[in-house]
Amino acid sequence: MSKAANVITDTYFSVFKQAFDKQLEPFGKSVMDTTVDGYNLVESKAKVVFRRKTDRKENTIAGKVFHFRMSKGCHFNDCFLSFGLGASATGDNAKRHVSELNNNYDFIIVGGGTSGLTVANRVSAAFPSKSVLVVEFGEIVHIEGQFDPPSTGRKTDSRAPSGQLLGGCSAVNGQFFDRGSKHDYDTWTEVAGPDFAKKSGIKWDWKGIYPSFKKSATFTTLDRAATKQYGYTWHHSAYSNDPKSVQATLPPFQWADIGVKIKAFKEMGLKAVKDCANGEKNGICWVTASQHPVTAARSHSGIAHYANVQPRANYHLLLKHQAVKVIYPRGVKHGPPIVQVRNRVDNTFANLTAKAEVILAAGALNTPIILKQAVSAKHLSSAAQNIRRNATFKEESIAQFYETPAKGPYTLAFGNNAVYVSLPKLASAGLAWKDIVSRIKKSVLDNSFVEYLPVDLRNEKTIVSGYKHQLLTLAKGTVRLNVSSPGLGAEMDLIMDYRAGTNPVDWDLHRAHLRYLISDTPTYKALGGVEWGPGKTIAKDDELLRQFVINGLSPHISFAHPCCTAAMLPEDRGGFVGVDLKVHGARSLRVVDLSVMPLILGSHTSSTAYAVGRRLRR
Ligand SMILES: Cc1cc2nc3c(=O)[nH]c(=O)nc-3n(C[C@H](O)[C@H](O)[C@H](O)COP(=O)(O)OP(=O)(O)OC[C@H]3O[C@@H](n4cnc5c(N)ncnc54)[C@H](O)[C@@H]3O)c2cc1C
Repeated sequence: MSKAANVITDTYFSVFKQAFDKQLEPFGKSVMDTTVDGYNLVESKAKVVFRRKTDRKENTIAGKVFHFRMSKGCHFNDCFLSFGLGASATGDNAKRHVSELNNNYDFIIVGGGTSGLTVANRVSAAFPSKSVLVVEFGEIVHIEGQFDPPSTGRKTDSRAPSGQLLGGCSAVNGQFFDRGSKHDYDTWTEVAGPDFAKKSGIKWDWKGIYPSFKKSATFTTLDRAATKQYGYTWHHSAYSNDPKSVQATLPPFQWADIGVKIKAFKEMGLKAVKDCANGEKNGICWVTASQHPVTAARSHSGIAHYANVQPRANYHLLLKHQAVKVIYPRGVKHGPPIVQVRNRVDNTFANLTAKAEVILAAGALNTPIILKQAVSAKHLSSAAQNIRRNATFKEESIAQFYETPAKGPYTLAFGNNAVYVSLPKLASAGLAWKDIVSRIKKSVLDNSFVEYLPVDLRNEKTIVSGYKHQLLTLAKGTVRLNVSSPGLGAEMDLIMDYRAGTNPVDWDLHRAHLRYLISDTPTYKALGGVEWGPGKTIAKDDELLRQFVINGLSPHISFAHPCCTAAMLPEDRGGFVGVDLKVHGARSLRVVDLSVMPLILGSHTSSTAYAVGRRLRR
């Protein structure tokens, strides 16, 4: 077979065939070489007909429905994903109607996303005699994520974008796979107070959570030329070595200006850090992407924690069903609760029974909705242009992506370089950071911080107490429930108020950050760099710069990383779950997703969602 963009390569064909054969085994079928449906790909004795992107037909093998997505050429992981998931979906383990389920399950997990599938994989592997059901709102599909070819950048203008499909947000996100710094996780423990974790011995500080990070992703880098060319560095010890796990890698491609940027940041006094994945991330880092090291295809929870581990007899999946609420018919002390689900196709409702436990993993915006009926949840709170412009370049880039191994700009996902700058470092740009810290402290001492909360929450003791303890690090928003809505989990159930900029310190920090970034460096000067904004007059004037920042930011649109809506904090600090992730006061109900973070991180969040998923203890 040729290496043209439309064609799967010889190397992969054999791997691909093995994977297909494995999936076809239960049906007594096997895959053979030939041409199918206009693409020079594969055919099978069982007549596997791949679907073109424009031709969304369902295909059947031995009477079972298979779902395929075949964009130009067969991208190995994409085919594998579609096929693997499709085959599993039609086997015994993925269901689309409650009539296909067991009478009950030991564990019911609500939400087949980043954390939820991690938990399902772990629990079903650790306890083969216990049954696990995942209830997922969406389908098994491949939706083009933000940086999947042939997409060219951000696509969503939703106020709260999220992935509602198997794999959750990990199946659509920007693949920027960084972790927080050790300080981020250490503050989780600090904000909860010294007594919170005492009895359980479960530690959520960096030392406690780091082993879960290590085990949750496998790092591979193949392209030695790129390593040399860009000076990639990493710590292998920060990752595991499990080919079925979530894959992290560094791409073979960087835009030409990367070296210039790094040089300029060094001139600004920042140091290169070998790998920011081990908690030390003060400086310039190469950040991995959550993608396959050879094909550069997205690696996500739906692949690592579902497709790669199926078939597994005790691990079932109910698709296209929305968990509406959890019900305690005899009160919250008598669990596990019943899970009420709605079939999204025929709009019928059913109750599902768990024998051991219900685990909510519907994400930081949806978990609170489900919790609403179970516990008193009144105040769940939270805090290449070129590709686009040049059609030829875009086409070439897509063709490169489908080479084996994958090459070119599309392997870069969201980019792989970041600088993490500490607040004291920002002081070098003229910000009196100590003033900021003392202003926050003062607002706590004189109680004026209460004004930054919504009016009706200012007398809620637990919320005020929680906010007080969080404030030394951050400002936070709220997610509340519209009690007059029907409670079907539609977006109208949520009243989101990001509270961004409510605390004036927010603007000061943004301003300092901007001032820091517009520092003149010899490297940029030598290149004759032209400043686009804000302009010298504005940059020099504190108040003008503050206005520039305010006008330029969108405090009403999240950056797609919501968290902290059912925080792991004591009840008297507005918390919802303990260090064992059990909901305070409710029996056999846990939350295992990013809702439980007590404080937002200085990083993207998917790696933490995987780590949280691995932290479940009996
Ligand atoms: C557009 C976008 C870009 C992002 N970019 C990055 C990035 O580059 N790097 C990074 O690290 N992070 C990124 N993130 C954030 C990161 O992916 C998420 O924070 C993380 O994956 C969330 O994990 P989770 O398990 O908490 O929730 P999710 O992964 O969202 O899982 C929740 C699951 O529950 C399902 N569900 C919801 N409600 C119900 C219900 N009622 N019943 C049944 N099922 C339900 C959903 O369909 C979903 O599958 C991005 C997110 C988005 C949306």
